[in-house]
Amino acid sequence: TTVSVSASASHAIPTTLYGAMFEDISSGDGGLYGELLQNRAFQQVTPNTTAALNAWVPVSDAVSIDVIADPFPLSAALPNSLVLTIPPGATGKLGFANTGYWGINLVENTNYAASLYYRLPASISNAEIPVLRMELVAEDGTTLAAHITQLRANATGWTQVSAVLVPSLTPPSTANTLVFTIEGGAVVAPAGLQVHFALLSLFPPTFRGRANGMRADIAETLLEMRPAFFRFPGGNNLEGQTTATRWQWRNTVGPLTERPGRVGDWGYVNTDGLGLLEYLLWCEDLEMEPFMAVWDGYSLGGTSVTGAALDPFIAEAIDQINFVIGDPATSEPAALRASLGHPEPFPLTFVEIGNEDFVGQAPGTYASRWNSFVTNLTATFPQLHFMATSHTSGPVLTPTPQHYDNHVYQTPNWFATNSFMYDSVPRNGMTFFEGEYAAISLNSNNLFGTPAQGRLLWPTLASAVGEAAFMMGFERNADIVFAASYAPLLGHVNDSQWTPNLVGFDAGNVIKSTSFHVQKLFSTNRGDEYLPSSLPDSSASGTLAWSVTRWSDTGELIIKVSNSAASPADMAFVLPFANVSRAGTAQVLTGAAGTDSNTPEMPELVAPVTTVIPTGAAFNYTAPAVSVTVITLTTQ
Ligand SMILES: O=S(=O)(O)O[C@H]1C[C@H](O)[C@@H](O)[C@@H]1CO
Repeated sequence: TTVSVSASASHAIPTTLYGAMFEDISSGDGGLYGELLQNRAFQQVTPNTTAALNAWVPVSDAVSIDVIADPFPLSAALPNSLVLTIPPGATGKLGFANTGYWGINLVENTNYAASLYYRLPASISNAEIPVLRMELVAEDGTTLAAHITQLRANATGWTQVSAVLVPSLTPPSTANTLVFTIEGGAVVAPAGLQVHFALLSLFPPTFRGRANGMRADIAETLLEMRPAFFRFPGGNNLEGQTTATRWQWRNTVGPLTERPGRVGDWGYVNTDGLGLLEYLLWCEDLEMEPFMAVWDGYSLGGTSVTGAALDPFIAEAIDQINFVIGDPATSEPAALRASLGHPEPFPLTFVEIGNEDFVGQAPGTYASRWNSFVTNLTATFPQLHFMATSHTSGPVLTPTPQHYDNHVYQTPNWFATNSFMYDSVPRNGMTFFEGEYAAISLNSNNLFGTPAQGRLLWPTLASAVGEAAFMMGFERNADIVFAASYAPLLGHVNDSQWTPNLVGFDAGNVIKSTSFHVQKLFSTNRGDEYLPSSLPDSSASGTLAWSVTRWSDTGELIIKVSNSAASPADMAFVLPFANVSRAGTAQVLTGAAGTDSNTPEMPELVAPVTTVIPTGAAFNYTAPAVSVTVITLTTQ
């Protein structure tokens, strides 16, 4: 296959082309968000049930623990507490432990910030003041770190205890616990003792040391991709099953004692410790543009709010946007932002109206809801761009959307043979965000089924190669495709609501998938202008796709190639430049079989290999079977 490249660019490659889509889908709590204790504040649980004690276990047969609706709650937002009941005369270590999110990763000589609130139902005599011990304990019972606190005899009001725990050694597994105990025996009140506990937390060092921040290893992995934007808070998890359980920005900002948490859309409680300000600071740290969604009246249970009933939610969206970009002098949400330490507005251009309003009953009311939101939001924020989430094929929306967020989940082969999807889209001013795409199944007749029905647990090499071919289409059509992101971004290996995910993780490991490597290769070798070249075979039998871009300032050329065939592809490149470097760099992602995946057992089975290849004004390159290659060379 000969590829002749044009010397003049046809269009720019937008800086926003490659980014990340995020929602809490076993990805925020227990993942990107740094909190190590699961169910830390007993949010949104039914008191006096076993489920309310999720991730909490007693550490002595003598004691009992129970989650109650506290008569004197820590806060209105956090009404529940854990009551430790120690019977008279009990001896030994008496208390309870948290088992984390399928473990707690601990590293020696590292500072772990523990914190809790306690209160005594009644004062006790000074002779009986119990000692509270907090310990990091390994699977075999070894104490890795300990801190003791004298409880105050008259602490009938909520009292916070904070401590830094430093493990003396790195335990052999992540099956570690944080243990809270009170020494039994003489010091325990003769009549026994009850202690109430609330908002118990353990944080490792966070990414960039941010308070209430992100888990560093996951954050560093996402930084590697250099995503240009970050879409949040969803995805389905924006929507709620009902209006009442929608994502509400105000419940996700301010002190953790003021965040009630919510029953998320993926079957578990979101602490909302990862909230709007944390998302925005995260965008700031990774130099990503926020692509922020506002709730638009539709809930996944099928209800729509329309007409005048929508007004309070439009006001809520205006407040949410003002929290991001408003002037503290004139806007209460902006003043709240300033009071939380960020007086300057955050950059914001794109606001998404809802999520996937092409499912269920949403399309029937989206035209009206879109009109209500966009009419009002445009009046208040004329500089913002709004993205529609219904299908471009309908319903007809007014005002006409400037942007649509398209989603596609398909088979690896579908992606390998649909890289021309945007070539035939009319150029009428409308531009597109390919906000969710991924090869998720080998079964085109049941894409969203179970692994037994063809669903992929992990991205495969064939997934990544197919997705790369599809992404060539983004670059060739970057005059109308301004952003794209794989979805979902993250998934907990021990508890995922969705597979495959771009990055898998468990308590102690991060697994970079084959598709992650493609996202990283494209995002870190983007170029800023597209050079037309001979077109790949756009037919269903096409197995070779490529894209040529350039950095206009340096003249550096980037040639991306995807070969989904089971045999190598001989290529000849013809470049119309005088001083093409005689040697270029080739980063090649390939493997033994298209079915290869990176898994917890073999996290680096498939990884890019960088080599130097001969290049020049005309050079040959053989793309290995089932491979993605990024060639970079200079032209001046
Ligand atoms: O069940 S789906 O609608 O396919 O869920 C998908 C689409 C939705 O936007 C996102 O939250 C989710 C996984 O990325």
